Amino acid sequence: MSEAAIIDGKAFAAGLRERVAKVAADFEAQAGRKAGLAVVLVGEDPASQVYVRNKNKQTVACGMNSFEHKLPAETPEADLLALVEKLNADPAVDGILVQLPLPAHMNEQKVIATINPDKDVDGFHVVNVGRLATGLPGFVPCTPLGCTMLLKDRLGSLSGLNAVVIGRSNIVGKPMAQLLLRENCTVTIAHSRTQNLPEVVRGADIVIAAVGQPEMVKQDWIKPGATVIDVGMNRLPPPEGETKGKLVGDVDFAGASKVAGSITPVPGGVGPMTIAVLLRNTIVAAHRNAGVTLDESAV
Ligand SMILES: Nc1nc2c(c(=O)[nH]1)N[C@@H](CN(C=O)c1ccc(C(=O)N[C@@H](CCC(=O)O)C(=O)O)cc1)CN2
Repeated sequence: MSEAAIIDGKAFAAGLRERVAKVAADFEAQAGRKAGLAVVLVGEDPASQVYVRNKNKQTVACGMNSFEHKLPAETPEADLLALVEKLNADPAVDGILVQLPLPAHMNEQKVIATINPDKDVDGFHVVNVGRLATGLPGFVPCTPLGCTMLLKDRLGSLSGLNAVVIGRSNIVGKPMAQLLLRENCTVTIAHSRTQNLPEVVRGADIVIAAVGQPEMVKQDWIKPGATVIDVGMNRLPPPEGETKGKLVGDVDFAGASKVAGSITPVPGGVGPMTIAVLLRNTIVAAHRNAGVTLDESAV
């Protein structure tokens, strides 16, 4: 049996950023200003600090303005809400992203609900959730939209394929299922109470693993030739004498690669798509906010 083809998310993301940069330059010429993304970080979570730094660097590299707001972990929720309101009213800001997770004393839903849905480039606001569910134009969460782009690039049409999404989070599992439905897949959402999960997954032409359990999906769960998208990012405990553990996904990559037709690695698969799609959503938001025409399907 031949090994699965590797879906190179890092390379695809680089191509998407190039397309965004071209569209951002055209936008600046037409609108007479740069598109702008505001990113808010509350606290000092080390992983979040890295993601926010990368968002800032990649936004600027694409020719857009990046407005970074860093607040101490103990900031009162009301202050964060006031900042979001200020960004809602700022015409230089096309997209607003509040980095998650927030400190425990803050209500994430309340914060997201304060963002203007037309600047909600994360696609987390209930208005955008509703738009996705009803087929209206809005913003779609970056990670699942990135997975869909990788799938369509690999498979072309997804119509009629059986897709199993393992995980039902608001950020990945549920929007992922909606996007696959939009592509005319037959979609199953599996979760911790699903019975006979291996058997359910064995029926899938497309497997999306977004469950947060290191290497849970095993070789014998995969239908031969299936396309496997691993959204998991789990840091294993460091080996003795070392400080950093290995980063693994939710799929046993070595095993699944022996059976799957194609598979995303971790790192270098879905992860890099998250920020590239954020930049894509931001340039789309800028066009909509400024009333400048854009063929959104081309970016
Ligand atoms: N407001 C948001 N918060 C969070 C989101 C989000 O989409 N919006 N997603 C994640 C974190 N995230 C971006 O914010 C993110 C995660 C992972 C990657 C990535 O490129 N991962 C690399 C590996 C990185 C490593 O070595 O640690 C990969 O998979 O190759 C980018 C962005 C939670 N919060």
